[in-house]
This record gives sequence, C-alpha cells and structure tokens, in this order.
Amino acid sequence: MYVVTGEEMRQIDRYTMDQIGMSEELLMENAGQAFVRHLVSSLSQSDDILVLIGAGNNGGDGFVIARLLLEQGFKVKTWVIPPEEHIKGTAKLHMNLYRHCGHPVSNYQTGEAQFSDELKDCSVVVDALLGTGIKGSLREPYVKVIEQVNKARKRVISVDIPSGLLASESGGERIGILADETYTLQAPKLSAFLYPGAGNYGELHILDIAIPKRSFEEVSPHRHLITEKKVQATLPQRLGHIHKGQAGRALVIGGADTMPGAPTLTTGACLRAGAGLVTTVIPSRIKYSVSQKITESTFLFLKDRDGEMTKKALEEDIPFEQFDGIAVGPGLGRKIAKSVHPLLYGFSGPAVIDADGLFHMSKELHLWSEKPRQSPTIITPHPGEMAMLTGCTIEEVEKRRFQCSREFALKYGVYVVLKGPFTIVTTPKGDQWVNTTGNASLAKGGSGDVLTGIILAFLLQHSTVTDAICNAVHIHGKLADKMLETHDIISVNASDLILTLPEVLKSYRY
Ligand SMILES: NC(=O)C1=CN([C@@H]2O[C@H](COP(=O)(O)OP(=O)(O)OC[C@H]3O[C@@H](n4cnc5c(N)ncnc54)[C@H](O)[C@@H]3O)[C@@H](O)[C@H]2O)[C@H](O)CC1
Ligand SMILES: [K+]
Repeated sequence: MYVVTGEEMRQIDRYTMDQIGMSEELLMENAGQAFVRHLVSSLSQSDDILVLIGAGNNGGDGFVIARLLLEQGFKVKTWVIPPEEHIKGTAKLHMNLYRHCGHPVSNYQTGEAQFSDELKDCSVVVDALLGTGIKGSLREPYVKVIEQVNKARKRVISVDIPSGLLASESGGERIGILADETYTLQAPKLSAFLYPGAGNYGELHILDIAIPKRSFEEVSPHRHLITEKKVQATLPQRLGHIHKGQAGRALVIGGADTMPGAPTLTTGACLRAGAGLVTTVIPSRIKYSVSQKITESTFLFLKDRDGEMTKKALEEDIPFEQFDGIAVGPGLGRKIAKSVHPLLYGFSGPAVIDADGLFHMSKELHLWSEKPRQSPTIITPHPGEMAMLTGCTIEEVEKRRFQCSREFALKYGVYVVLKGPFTIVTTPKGDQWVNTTGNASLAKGGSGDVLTGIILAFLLQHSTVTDAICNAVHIHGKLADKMLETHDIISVNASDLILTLPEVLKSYRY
C-alpha cells in the first residue's frame, strides 16, 4: 500500500487514463460505487443525508454518491456550492447523468438560507467539496460553508480528503472540514499522517477504486504503509534446534545515576522481543538498582564520573566483538562529553542510536558524513531530537516529517525512525514506511526506550533490516492499542508495554 502526494496521485490517474485506457468517467463511477458500498451498512433509511458538491472532480464523485444513495432509497439532498457553471468536464458529465435520472439539485448561490436550514435538520453530511486539486488558501464560498458544517456537529464523511486540506501538507492554520470519517481513494495522501491536518480526517478508510498496480509501479512513489498483513508475514520465526547465541547477542549501553530506568526498559523489551542473550552496560554506581530489576541479562559495570560512564571507559572497556547488535543511548547522560561514532564505526552488526546517544551524535555529524558505517545504523529520534540533529525547529520538523527524515537518511546513510503519531521509517536509500498503530498513551517517558529494545531484538532475528524496524514500530504501537482495552489512556506506563509483548506477539502468529 502506497502513500502519495497530490502530484503523484495525479500522475497515477494520468497513467491509468492515458496508458491503461480507463476513462475518468469510469474511475469516478468506481469511486462513488466503492464509497457507497462501504457506507451503506452504517446508514439508516431514516438518515437525512446532505451531499455537498464542489466545482472539481471531488464534486463529481459527490454526484455519483448522491445518485447511488437515492437509487437505494436513502433520503438525500444534493447541494452544489459554487456557481453551477463552474462544474466542467467529467464532473459535469456525472451531474448530467444524475439529473437525467430525475434527481434534484439545490444551489447554494441562490439558496443560502435554505441550505442553513437543511444543514441544521440533516443527520449526515457527505463532503465532496474539494479533493486533491485545491491550490493556495481556501476561497469563498467554501470558507463560509466549511465553517458552517464544522459548527453544525453532524456526522461528516469526507470523500478522498477533508475539504480545504492540501494532500501533501500538515494543515497548520488551514480551514478544513472536521470529518468523522474519510474515505480516501486508492492510496492515502501524506496529510492523513501529518498533524494538525491529520486530526481533520477522523477515521481513515482506504477505498479500492480499481486503479491497477501497474499505474503505481510506473510512478513509483517511495512511501508505503506498514500493514498488519506484512508484519504478520515477516515476524521472526524460531527454529526448533536454535540455541541462545543464534537468537542474537544484544548489547544495551545506557544509564546514568539520574536515569537508571531507561536501560532497564530497553533491556526488558529486548529480552521479551526475543533476543537470545542481552548484556547491559551501565555505570558502576547504579549497578544495584538496575541489576535487581532484570533477572535475565548479564551486566558490565563501567567507570563513571558525575554519575555517567566516561568516554574512555565506553571506548576501551567494552568487548564489542562478542555481540551481534547494539543499542546505545537510553539514559546515557549529557553532562560529560561522549562520542558515539568511534564506538560503532568498527562494529560489524546493526546499531541503534537513541535518546542521549543522538545528543552526542549531533555534536559529531561531520564524522558520520565523512565515514559512514558499513553496517546498518538506525537512529530513533523524536521530533525534538530530529530538530537537534538537523538544526531545524521542532515546528519545521513536524511540518516536513517526510522530507526531513528522508534528507537525513540519504545524507548520512542511516535508517531514520522519526517517532510521533504515525512514526516514519526511512531507509538509507530513501524508501519510507508509515506506521498507523499506537495512541497518545505512548506520550510518556520510557516508551521510546521500550521501542529501542524491540528494534534491537528484531534486528537480530529478521533477515531484512527494514522489516525488522517496521515490525518493531508496528508492534510497539500495537502494545499501546492493546493496553487501552483494559487501561485508561493516561495510565499506561512503559513497563506495561513490555508485559503486553507476549500476548501481542502471540496474536500475530498464524
Ligand atoms: N484519485 C483518483 O484516481 C480519482 C480521483 N477523483 C477525485 O478527483 C479529485 C481531484 O479532482 P480535481 O478536479 O483535480 O480537484 P478538486 O475536486 O479537489 O477541486 C478542484 C476545484 O477546486 C477549485 N479550487 C482550487 N483551489 C481552490 C481554493 N483554494 N479555494 C477554492 N476553490 C479552489 C478549482 O477551481 C477546481 O474547480 C480527487 O480528490 C478525487 O476526489 C476522481 O473522481 C476519480 C479518480
Ligand atoms: K472532500
């Protein structure tokens, strides 16, 4: 499943029409058919449905939807919002088809007062005002109508995208329909995953309107959705004759006097996610508090200063060659200078850099561009850490989540896991994967440490790095979703996620 910009969707449509030979009329009919097929089970014959039609092809979809609903006996009022003569091309063709069936159209331009009354009295609004063709700031009469719809607090269902939003941008101050559900056509658009606009989408559904795979392959968008099906098919298997060394020897480096919990969580998650052996490297001074909490890992206690492991101890006292993969950073501390590149450069396995590890990395980026690692490096920044790494503000990172992480991944040859609602995984070649699991309970200290542990464990058990990371991100979100079945959203702790791993992983087995 691809994730596309408005421009890519236009190219895909063009290819489908010009090269495959499917007409726009057919695609529009398919869009309306698919929309109605999915919607009818949640509608009742007593619903009063208002279909709002704009000037472009999104409005054309609206005419198909209105016709099909009327033919099935639903009560539908169809409102054309711009002057009717603005409706052209394929949308006009479907308007005529609708009219030829004997169905009536109301015009907002001549019936504003009646529109307000009907909006007040309806139970469902179908938003077919504007789709991916919108440019620049929203013009009248759309601004007024959208504000009115948002105030009316009806069940609102948007066609393709909530009208007013741009397909590829985050929304910001834009006025847009606040939908309860959005039925997007064939492939989700970027703005479905970029806040604040993503909040306008409501529940996102993806409709198959029969655009062939070939059209997508020709345009080849580099973004994909992480799907449950793919995760299920690629989760690590454990063979009967395997021994613990073959399930991956993991090294977790982190912790400081003020942060003993972070490496504890990473280690716990790494064990629960299947690593065969885990060694936790922490400063001597927290050895009792951490080792008491983890039964199954072994430890290396390093010399510390000001409660943190020293640069010298990190570089000289760890037998890196004994391990298959590393996670460095959780609770590592920032008080004294450390360097991540020399630790990892000669290491032959995958390495995950998180939290304070990213802080130290941000001070030595020249090293990473001069000497990229041969083995996979995975960084797991939240937007604040991404801002630190790129020199952008957090707002800029949030607005340009896809671009920002891709630019960084390409420049430094690393995998980037940009965390947040809809975490984006980017490969060093620039392919991107968007995650849709998880919820706001993860906005709590420690949840990132758990993710790092799962990523490390999966890296040691999967045959491809991208699958390992995508599956870890997906399962981590799923843990939070599972927790909400029994816990309130504000009271899920990071350690609860680790306890939920066995049940969630089991539910993914065939
Ligand atoms: N994806 C597909 O395969 C299919 C998509 N369909 C639908 O088509 C729309 C895109 O249609 P398009 O005609 O390009 O654009 P819109 O309907 O979004 O609107 C264009 C319309 O809006 C006016 N306009 C532009 N900018 C503004 C603005 N800032 N303020 C007000 N008005 C604006 C412009 O003048 C045009 O008149 C897609 O989303 C799908 O819903 C096909 O139906 C099936 C195939
Ligand atoms: K719309």
